[in-house]
Amino acid sequence: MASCCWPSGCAPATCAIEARLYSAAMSRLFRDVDGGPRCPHGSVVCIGAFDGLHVGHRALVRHAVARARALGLPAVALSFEPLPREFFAPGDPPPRLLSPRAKVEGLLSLGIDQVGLLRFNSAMAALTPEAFVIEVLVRHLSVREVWVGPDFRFGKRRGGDLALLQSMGLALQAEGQGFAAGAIEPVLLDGERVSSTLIRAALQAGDFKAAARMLGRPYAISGRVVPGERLGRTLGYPTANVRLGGKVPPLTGIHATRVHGVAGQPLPAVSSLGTRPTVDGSEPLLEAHLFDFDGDLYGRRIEVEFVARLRDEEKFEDLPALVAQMHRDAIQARAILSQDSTRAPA
Ligand SMILES: Cc1cc2nc3c(=O)[nH]c(=O)nc-3n(C[C@H](O)[C@H](O)[C@H](O)COP(=O)(O)O)c2cc1C
Ligand SMILES: Nc1ncnc2c1ncn2[C@@H]1O[C@H](COP(=O)(O)OP(=O)(O)O)[C@@H](O)[C@H]1O
Repeated sequence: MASCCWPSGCAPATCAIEARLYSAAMSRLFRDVDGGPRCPHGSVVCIGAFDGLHVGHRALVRHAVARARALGLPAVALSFEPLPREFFAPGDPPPRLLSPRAKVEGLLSLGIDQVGLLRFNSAMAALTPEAFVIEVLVRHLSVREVWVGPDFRFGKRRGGDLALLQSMGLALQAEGQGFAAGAIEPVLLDGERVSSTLIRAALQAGDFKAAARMLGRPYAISGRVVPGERLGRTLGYPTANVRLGGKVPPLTGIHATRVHGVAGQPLPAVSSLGTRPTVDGSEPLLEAHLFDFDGDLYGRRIEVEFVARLRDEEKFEDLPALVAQMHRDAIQARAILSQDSTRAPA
């Protein structure tokens, strides 16, 4: 139910992220709070970085969606792009689990009606918690309920918390702008609180089963296939290349993978995620060589699901040494994938 929200808030191609997201998210994405109220008749809002959209994030989002349905109001998810941690450490950005596009698509698939991917810039960083509540939650979204995760902090120097949301919601009742605020319980797995940090550690360790349990789905990277050096085909290993859009991946190395989006069923592949030191590469790139496949993938959106880690990326002395190792990787990946046919439910 997105009916009460202004559909004109997101024009295509006003920035790179909108342009990429527009076809998927249409008018259900907004990047700032200019231009009048988006939800003049009220909304239920959840807020978070949502990197990974793991089972804890999903519990929060599903709760907000259920509350919105019960109240007959649109469900709005608020997040930031870049993430605050990326804004504050531009030279050393933390690894990302999800691209902005995957985050928006994931939120919409959970039933969210409107996604606010607010630009985190110096103005946003300087906004006091009180101003954030008034400008974003009250004026723009006419919030009736706001839901956050455990230990949620927001606003300048992370000065705002659940208690502040609750007291402001109460104080604003006199002006007819009151709202309720609550936090969900932390989601635990094996007694540990699920977090993006734990998931990154599992991925770096090659523990894809643990990562999938925490994510609620297998770890995957999706993107459009772009042309590369056209060297792969001459080596006998053509690879579908996916760029990471400047985001730092949470893992590198050579992996057994399954590629979705090419055929009706996922196709087995061996994939490399790294900078390709042997051919003097520098930009991190995901490359998937699909087994027993011959076709043109340029321009296609694929999703590469990680199944097992094979090894670190290496700098080889020459191309024959690299190809010999790719051959061993391919044999190992085929063997692993032929034994592992599971894909956890999304
Ligand atoms: C299974 C596999 C393993 C790879 N391992 C390495 C590696 O250890 N070091 C490296 O520099 N590049 C590695 N690569 C990347 C290759 O250098 C790259 O695929 C090749 O240069 C072709 O690039 P192109 O797709 O731009 O034509 C690997 C690629 C694959 C598919
Ligand atoms: N088995 C395969 N796995 C991956 N890509 C393949 C395969 N067969 C053909 N292709 C096509 O070849 C392209 C990769 O060839 P490659 O020589 O590595 O060029 P590039 O450097 O442009 O990636 C892919 O983008 C896809 O269109």
